[in-house]
Amino acid sequence: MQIVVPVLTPFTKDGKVDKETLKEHVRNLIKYVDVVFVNGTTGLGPALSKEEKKETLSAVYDVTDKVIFQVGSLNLNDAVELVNFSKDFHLVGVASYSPYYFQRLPEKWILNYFNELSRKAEHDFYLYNYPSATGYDISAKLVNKIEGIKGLKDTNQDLAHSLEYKIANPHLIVYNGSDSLVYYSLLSLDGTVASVANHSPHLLSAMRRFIKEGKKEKALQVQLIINSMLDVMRRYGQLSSTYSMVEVMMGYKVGYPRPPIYPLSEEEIHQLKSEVEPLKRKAEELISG
Ligand SMILES: O=C(O)C(=O)C[C@@H](O)[C@H](O)COP(=O)(O)O
Repeated sequence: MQIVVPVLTPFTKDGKVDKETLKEHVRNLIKYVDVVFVNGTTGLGPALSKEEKKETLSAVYDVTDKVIFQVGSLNLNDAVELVNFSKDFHLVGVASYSPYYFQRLPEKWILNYFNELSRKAEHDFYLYNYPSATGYDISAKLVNKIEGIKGLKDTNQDLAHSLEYKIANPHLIVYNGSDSLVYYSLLSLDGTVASVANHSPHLLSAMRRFIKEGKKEKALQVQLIINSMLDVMRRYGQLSSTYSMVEVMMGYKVGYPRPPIYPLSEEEIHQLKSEVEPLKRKAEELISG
C-alpha cells in the first residue's frame, strides 16, 4: 500500500526551478509518503528541459533517495542522457512516459523507445502509462516485452485497466495515478501515485491507516473529501491549483508554476481557499476523530 507523490516543481517568478523550495517541500512530504516521483505530470515534466530534469533530481536527492526519476522525452538522446545521469544516484527507479504528440507510431517504435531506456538503466525501470495525455495506451501485452520492467504507473480512470497489468504479470509493481481512485488503488494495487499527495499527504496517510484498521467507511469518506477538493481545483486549473492548495493545507508557499501553466490570480486563490476551507475542516475532523 505505497503512497507515491508526483512532486510539483516550484518555479521562481522568473521561471527558474526553485531548488531550495523543492527541497523544503519534499522534507515535509516524506513524513507521510513512501516515494517521490520526480518530473511527472504534476512536476510539469514535459515542460522541463533536460538540464532542469537533472536539477530537480539533484535537489530532491539532497533530501531523500526514495525517488523514481522520470526521464521521458521526444528526443531519445536526451532521455538516454538522463538515464546515464541517474547512474550516479541510488534510486528506487527510473521511469518514462511514452513518446507523445506524434500520432500512429508503430508499436515496435514505442517498444524500441522503452527498451533503449530500460537496457541502459542501472535502476529498476518503470513505465508511466498516461493514455489521455500521450495518445498511447501501453497494453499489458506490450509491457511484458519491455526488458527488465519492474513496474508501472497507470494514470487511468478505469481501475480494471490497471488490474490487467497485475493479472498479466503478478510480479509487476502496479500503481494507479488517478487522484479519484486512491482508495481503490491502495486496496487492490501496490499503491497510488497521487498529485493530491502534494497538499494532502496527511489525508492519504490517514486513509491508508483507516484501511489497515478495517475502518473502510472512514477511508472512503477521506476519498470523497479529496474528490470534492479536486472538483474545486479543476475549475481553476488543477496543476496551478496544486501550488495554492499546498499553502491552504500545509501552510507554506511552494513558488509558482511556469507558463503556459499560469499561476492563479490573487482573486482565484482567494476563491479557491474559500471553497476548500470547509473541506479542510471536514477532513481534519474526520482524521482526528
Ligand atoms: O503527476 C503525475 O505524474 C501523476 O501521476 C498524477 C497525474 O497522473 C495526474 O494528476 C492525473 O490525475 P487524474 O487522473 O486527473 O486524477
